[in-house]
Amino acid sequence: MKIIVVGTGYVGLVTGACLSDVGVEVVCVDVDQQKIENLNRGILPIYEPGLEEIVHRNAQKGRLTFTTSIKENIAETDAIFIAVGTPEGEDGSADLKYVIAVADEIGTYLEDYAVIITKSTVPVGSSLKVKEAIADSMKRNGKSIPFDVASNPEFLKEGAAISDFMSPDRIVVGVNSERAGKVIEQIYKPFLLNGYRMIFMDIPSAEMTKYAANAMLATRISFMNDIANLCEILGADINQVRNGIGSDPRIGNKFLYAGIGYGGACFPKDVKALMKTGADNGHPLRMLEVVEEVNNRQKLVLFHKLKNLMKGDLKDKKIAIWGLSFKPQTDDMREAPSILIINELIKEGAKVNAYDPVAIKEVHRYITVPVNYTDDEYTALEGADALLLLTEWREFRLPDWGKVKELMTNPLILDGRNIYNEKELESLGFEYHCIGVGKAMKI
Ligand SMILES: NC(=O)c1ccc[n+]([C@@H]2O[C@H](COP(=O)([O-])OP(=O)(O)OC[C@H]3O[C@@H](n4cnc5c(N)ncnc54)[C@H](O)[C@@H]3O)[C@@H](O)[C@H]2O)c1
Ligand SMILES: O=c1ccn([C@@H]2O[C@H](COP(=O)(O)OP(=O)(O)O[C@H]3O[C@H](CO)[C@@H](O)[C@H](O)[C@H]3O)[C@@H](O)[C@H]2O)c(=O)[nH]1
Repeated sequence: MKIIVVGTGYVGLVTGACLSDVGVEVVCVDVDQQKIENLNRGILPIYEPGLEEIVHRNAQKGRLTFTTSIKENIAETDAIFIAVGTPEGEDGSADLKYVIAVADEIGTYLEDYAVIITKSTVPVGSSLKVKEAIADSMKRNGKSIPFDVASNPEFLKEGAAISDFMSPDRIVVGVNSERAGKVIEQIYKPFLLNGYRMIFMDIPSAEMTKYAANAMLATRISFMNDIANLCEILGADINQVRNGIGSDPRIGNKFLYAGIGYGGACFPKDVKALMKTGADNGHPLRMLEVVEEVNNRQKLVLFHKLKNLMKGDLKDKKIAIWGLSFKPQTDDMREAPSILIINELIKEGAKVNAYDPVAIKEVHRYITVPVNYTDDEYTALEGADALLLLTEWREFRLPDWGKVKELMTNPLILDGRNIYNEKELESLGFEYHCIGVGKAMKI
C-alpha cells in the first residue's frame, strides 16, 4: 500500500509517521521547502514526544519520505490524506484555501483511482468542495480519472499525539462509496490490534462530528471555569467540586480542570468556525457565544488577580512566569493564554522573566513585547515579586521550594493550573492563589 500525506504539521507528520510505522509506504508532501529539507536531514519542525524516533526509524528504512512534489510521487497511490491547515478566516469561518489548493493539484496529477481523504478540520460541505475542485482541475487538464472523497477527522491531542493515533478511542470515517470505505478500512486495520472502534457514517455527519466534539469539550472547560469563579466568591473549592461531580459516570472525571482558559490550534478556531456555520445557516449557536466569552475572560483571570494583589500597581514589578506553551508536552504557542497575560503585564509596566522547557524557540513569533527568557525555572525567579504558573509542565510540579523562596523578593505564587497544595505552600511561608478556590468563607 502507498499513501501520500499532504501537510507535515502536527497532524500530517504524525499521520505519516504512524502509518509508515505499521509498514505502509508513505510520502509526506509540504509546500514549505525548508521544512522538507530539514525533514530530509532528520530535523523535525515540531516538538511532539516520541515522534522523532518514529520518523528517524521509518525514514532510515526508506518507508517514509519527504518531498515538495505531489506530481512526482502520485503514481500507484491508494490514498491521499489532506492534512493542511484550515486557519481562522477574517469572518471566523475556516479558511479552506490550502485544502482546495491541494485538491486542485491532486486533480492535475492523479493518474489512477485513489481515495482523497480530508483529515484537516473542515466545515460540513467541504468534502463536496474538494470533490468539485478535483473534478474541475481534471476537466481543465482534459482528463477523467475515477476517485472518491472521504472525511476522516483527526482527534489527536498535541503532546499525546502518537498514543492517540496508535491507540485511538475511535476512528470516524465519512464515506459514500463502498470502494473508498474498503481502502480506508485497510489503512486502519493494523491499529485494530489496539482495540479501537471504527465508526462509518455519511460525509456531512463525519465533518460535523469533529466540530461537535471540540465544541463540547470547549463547553465543558468554560462551564468548569465559570463554576470555579463562583466557587471563589462563595468559599467553595473547584477541585473538590470536580471530584464530586466527576464521580458520576454520566459526567465522567476527564476534561474538568479549571484553569486559565483553553488555547491551542483547535478549540478557539473550531468554536468560532462552528458559530459561523450556525449563523450562516440561520441557526446562531448561542451556547458557544457564551463558551467563547467565558474563555476570553478566563485567559486574563490570573492577571487581574495579580493586579488586585499589587493594589493596582504593576509598574517595575518583577514577574516570573513558568510555562508559555498552551499546554504541557508541546512547543505550540497558538492562542496560548501566556501571550495575552504577558502583553497585559508589559502594558502595566511590569518586568517579565519567563521560562518554558521547549516553547522558547517558538515564542518570538507570538510575543513581541520585551521579555527576558531564561534558561531554567530558577533564574526566572531572581528578585521576583510574584510567580505565575501558566503551563503545568511536569518539571514544575515539585520544585525546591526553599530555593524558590530564597530567590524571590516577595513569596507570592499564582497558580493558573491548580497544581500546588495551598496548605503546604502557606506553611512554607508563601502567599498562594489558584483558580476556583474561595478564601472568603472558610468555616
Ligand atoms: N494540531 C492538532 O492537534 C490538530 C488535531 C486535529 C485536527 N487538526 C486539524 O488538522 C489540520 C492541520 O493542523 P496542523 O496543526 O497539523 O497544522 P500545521 O499548521 O501544523 O501544518 C499544516 C502544514 O500544511 C502545509 N501546507 C499548507 N498548504 C499546503 C499545500 N498546498 N501543499 C502542501 N502542504 C501545505 C504547511 O506548510 C504546514 O506545514 C487543521 O485543519 C487542524 O484544525 C489539528
Ligand atoms: O480539563 C481541561 C482540559 C484542557 N484544558 C485546556 O484546553 C486546551 C486544549 O487542550 P487539549 O484538548 O488537551 O489539547 P489539543 O491538542 O488542543 O486537543 C484538542 O483539539 C484537537 C484539535 O482539534 C483535537 O483533535 C483533540 O481531540 C482536542 O482535545 C488547553 O489549553 C488546555 O489547557 C483545560 O483548561 N481543562
